[in-house]
Amino acid sequence: MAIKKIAVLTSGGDAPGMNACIRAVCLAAISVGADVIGYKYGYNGLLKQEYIPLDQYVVRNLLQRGGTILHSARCEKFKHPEQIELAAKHLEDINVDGLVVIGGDGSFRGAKKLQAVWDKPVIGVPGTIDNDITGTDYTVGYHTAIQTAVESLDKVRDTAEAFERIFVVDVMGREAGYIALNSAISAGADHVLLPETFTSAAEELVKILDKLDKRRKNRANKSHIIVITENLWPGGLNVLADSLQAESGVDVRILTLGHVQRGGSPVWQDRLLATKLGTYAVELIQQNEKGMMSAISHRLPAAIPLNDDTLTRKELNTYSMKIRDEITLLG
Ligand SMILES: Nc1ncnc2c1ncn2[C@@H]1O[C@H](COP(=O)(O)OP(=O)(O)O)[C@@H](O)[C@H]1O
Ligand SMILES: O=P(O)(O)OC[C@H]1O[C@](O)(COP(=O)(O)O)[C@@H](O)[C@@H]1O
Repeated sequence: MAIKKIAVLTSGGDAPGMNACIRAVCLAAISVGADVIGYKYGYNGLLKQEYIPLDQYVVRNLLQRGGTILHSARCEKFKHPEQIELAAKHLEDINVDGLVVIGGDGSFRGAKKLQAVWDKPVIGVPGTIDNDITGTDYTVGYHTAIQTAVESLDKVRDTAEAFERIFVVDVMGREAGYIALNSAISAGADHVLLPETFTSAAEELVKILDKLDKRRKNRANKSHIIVITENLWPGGLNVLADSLQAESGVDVRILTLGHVQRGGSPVWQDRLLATKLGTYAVELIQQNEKGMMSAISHRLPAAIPLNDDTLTRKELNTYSMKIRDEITLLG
């Protein structure tokens, strides 16, 4: 299909590599003779018809830049059907032939609804540090977030060992344990608490103390690093730290990594992924594919329908789970 104009936006939690993806969409569109515009502030820009033209000069040097030049935002209004109709009208008014939505599962829910009322392609590109989208091996931003978490855990290890302290390190992920699980394995943490397997504070505390006890008996250094997904411990991490300190008699410190995990220059894996998925999104628009995610599956680009299967949270990698249990016991 001959396409003349493509629009792109970034929505939901920003992720390193979103800029690289905007660049890829722009350059791929230009290469097939299309103009490109970028809506600002996620779906807000679409509702307010607020956009900027994109060309090869605007996207120059974006590959390595963190954040998103289009800004990201949440947009509650977009959940209302009449606002989604308005968005479709705005796209029609300026003759857009296809829209690329770079975002997470929430943004994809919006994209799916927009597709239902607009007859040109809406394509999602998975951009979230959480890596929680079914149908794609990875999401743009995830590798960089893991890298940041791992570097921080390595540093925490140094000070934890110096004082032989327990550290509880809180990482992002909303309700998904990908960042926690794989950063914990990659940094050789001693324990990891995940939303997918969490039972109750009482049971988890017993498991932590049990492992801590074994570790402190068997290891030369008595430090202990616990990685936990944000918002998981009932009552907050101070509650966990107080219980741990009271039960073990060991000094406990808490570190919340927070939004640093969303920033920084994307690592090469995210740059490459963003470039592939952005380019493939434009191909899908050319093929008049509608309501699809431009995904990566077994290292190849794949068109995955934005349906109820895709919009459920991706299960954790079973092999990572297996080695978490085996390796963190050995340590
Ligand atoms: N059910 C929905 N219907 C329409 N739009 C939605 C829906 N869920 C989310 N969105 C849109 O996507 C935006 C981003 O969603 P959110 O869940 O916050 O982030 P993410 O896309 O990173 O998961 C929301 O602010 C809203 O504009
Ligand atoms: O920046 P906010 O609004 O505090 O959101 C924090 C959330 O965004 C994330 O960083 C990314 O999540 P999404 O990509 O689903 O928006 C989560 O890990 C975290 O829970």
